[in-house]
Amino acid sequence: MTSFQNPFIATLNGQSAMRPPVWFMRQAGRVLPNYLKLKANHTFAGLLEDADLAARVTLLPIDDLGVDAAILFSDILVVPQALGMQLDFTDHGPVFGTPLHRAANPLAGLKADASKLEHVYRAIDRIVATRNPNTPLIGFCGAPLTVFCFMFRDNVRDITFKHAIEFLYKERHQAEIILDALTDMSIEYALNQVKHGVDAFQLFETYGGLIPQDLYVDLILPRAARILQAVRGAGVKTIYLPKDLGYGITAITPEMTDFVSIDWHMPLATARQLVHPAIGLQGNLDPRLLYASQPVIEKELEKYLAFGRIHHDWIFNLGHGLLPDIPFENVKFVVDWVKQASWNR
Ligand SMILES: O=C(O)CCc1c2[nH]c(c1CC(=O)O)Cc1[nH]c(c(CC(=O)O)c1CCC(=O)O)Cc1[nH]c(c(CC(=O)O)c1CCC(=O)O)Cc1[nH]c(c(CCC(=O)O)c1CC(=O)O)C2
Repeated sequence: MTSFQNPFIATLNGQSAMRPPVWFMRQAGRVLPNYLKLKANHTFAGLLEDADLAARVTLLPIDDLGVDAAILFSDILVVPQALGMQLDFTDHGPVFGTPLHRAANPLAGLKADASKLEHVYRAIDRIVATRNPNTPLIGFCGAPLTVFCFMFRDNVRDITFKHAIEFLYKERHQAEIILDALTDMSIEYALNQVKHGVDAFQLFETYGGLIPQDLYVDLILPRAARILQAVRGAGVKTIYLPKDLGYGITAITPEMTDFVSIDWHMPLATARQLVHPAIGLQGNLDPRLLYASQPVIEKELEKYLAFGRIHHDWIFNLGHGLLPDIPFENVKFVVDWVKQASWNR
């Protein structure tokens, strides 16, 4: 494994760095002028499937923003593709050919084909071969509830995921079989990412707030933990993003993950009181603050100084991903601020 002189890796490993590390979800796509130029000539699927291009896009934020880590340029929906579902990334969002509630037999339609993920591994090989050696690479996949929800979606504007949640309540046994298939494929996928050289791994449960917390904790958390534990067992640190899980974050144990990523609803200091002390935190700036002027942004950033001075097991990030129309200059401003602020450690 590569040895890094990097605050992201130091912090993940429980060593004190002089400042918090900084990276952003959705840092490669969406706001970078150099990405938008590439996007003018390529489709999203075209970028993902070409290992050279995927590697270039993954590494763009290192040069253009100066962040401390790169995250693989891919998507959480490649796992349903590897379970045999046909998927198009359209201009309006990802669309499945036959969402599961419309399949005559949802279970029979799922046939694992792990070769559909080979392009991701080729991209990782290319990133590892071309990066500056001090650039850690974060691998990722979607967590079981979020990916399950997308597999049932037939309208890109439906953020209630009606069909998936209905199926979960009406067909609990079948839903569990699908969740298990997803979990197994995610473990295989995550372990292959590790084999090809990712240095950290984030599990995205973007829609963790769609169901009651106790149902999440009973039905989903053990499956998310299986994925995270497989990665940790292979020697790679994990970050778990259980977005909108609220007080449910108290159910996460140090056996499940190394870090938890906090959304913007709860102050970071409150999250610190709720999450087990042996688990590090990531987050939690509201991405929409980045629409404001830089003096307004700076005032909010200053509120993190007291927290960051004391808590060295904290990765600076947003509460969720960058949005497409956030000004690039403001994103760069945040990175520069985190790197130059007086953390007094
Ligand atoms: O249709 C939808 O409801 C949702 C979102 C959507 C997904 N893939 C998608 C889209 C369309 C879009 O982003 O415009 C399709 C998708 N995935 C991605 C992009 C690139 C971009 O945002 O400009 C795009 C847009 C493609 C295009 O240009 O048309 C890339 C992607 N997805 C993801 C990641 C990992 C990360 O976030 O850092 C990354 C790579 C990192 C990066 O761009 O810097 C993960 C992902 N994809 C997805 C989700 C679920 C939830 C969500 O974003 O609301 C999540 C998890 C999450 O971000 O919390 C699903």
